[in-house]
Amino acid sequence: MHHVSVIGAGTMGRGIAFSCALADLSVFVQDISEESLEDCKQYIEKQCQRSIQKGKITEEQAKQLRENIHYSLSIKEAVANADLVIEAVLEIMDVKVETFKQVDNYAPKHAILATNTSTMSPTEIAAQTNRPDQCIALHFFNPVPKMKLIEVICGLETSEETIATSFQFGESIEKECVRINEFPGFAVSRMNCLIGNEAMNMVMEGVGSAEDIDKAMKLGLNHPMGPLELADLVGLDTRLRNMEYLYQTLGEKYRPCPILTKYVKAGHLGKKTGRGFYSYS
Ligand SMILES: NC(=O)c1ccc[n+]([C@@H]2O[C@H](COP(=O)([O-])OP(=O)(O)OC[C@H]3O[C@@H](n4cnc5c(N)ncnc54)[C@H](O)[C@@H]3O)[C@@H](O)[C@H]2O)c1
Repeated sequence: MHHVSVIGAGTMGRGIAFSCALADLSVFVQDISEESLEDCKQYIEKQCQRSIQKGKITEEQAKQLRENIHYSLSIKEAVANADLVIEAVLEIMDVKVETFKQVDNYAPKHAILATNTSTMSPTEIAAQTNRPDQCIALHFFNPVPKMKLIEVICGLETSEETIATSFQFGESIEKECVRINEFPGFAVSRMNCLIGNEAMNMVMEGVGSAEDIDKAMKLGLNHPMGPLELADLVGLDTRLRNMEYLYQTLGEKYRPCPILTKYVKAGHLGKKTGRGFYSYS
């Protein structure tokens, strides 16, 4: 595997692009927004500088890493030589399906098509393509360069060859893979969204402040991050979409906390907008 295309240059897409380029894969990043592509370039530069400062890579490697990444507004151009396409657009089924249809049209016949969805059905997305056996979900975690796991989620028609190649890809970029059979929310989001939503309900009920609830989970259960700071990092809009999908598919216990809905309506989307459960300056 040499050529990876990443569709969507947001929080996840840019992290995936960095991790692939670091492993010396050739990466094409595509987005419909010029601003997102520009932000992505700046993110890659920042990650390069940080990695050099920490002694993780040399100046020479950073130069190569930058050269490994290409940017485009055209999906046709971005996937033309892909061995693997990773979709990281918004968590909206119609947007994902439309993206997959286009990618299926333009990517080489052998290419694997993966979605980075946190919750949704890879089978439903794959059914809209002419290669459902080559479709899979590769669920990365935020921030991608730091987080070791990829959940490899097999849809109904995903072939063993596609799964094996996905595991090899994961290893090649120094991630650990787990094999999960498709069910809404997979393993991690299904549990994590519930914990986050309960923490939000506790804030709403006045059980404790965001700071104290997060501290309790970190020191009491050894979680590396509190559920509310994690929700801010994920993006509250993204988290709300995850909750809405899980509520539709798994029922009442996933009903989104009203505070989450209120914050999203107010444009308080967490770290990316400077305000969520915490303020960031
Ligand atoms: N944020 C997280 O912590 C996290 C973790 C794991 C998985 N995910 C999943 O990854 C996916 C992306 O989430 P994100 O947080 O990076 O979102 P984001 O909002 O940060 O970025 C989405 C990007 O997709 C672009 N986009 C929208 N429509 C597009 C299209 N048709 N073609 C190309 N680009 C398009 C947007 O311009 C934006 O740059 C979602 O499915 C989400 O559930 C998110």
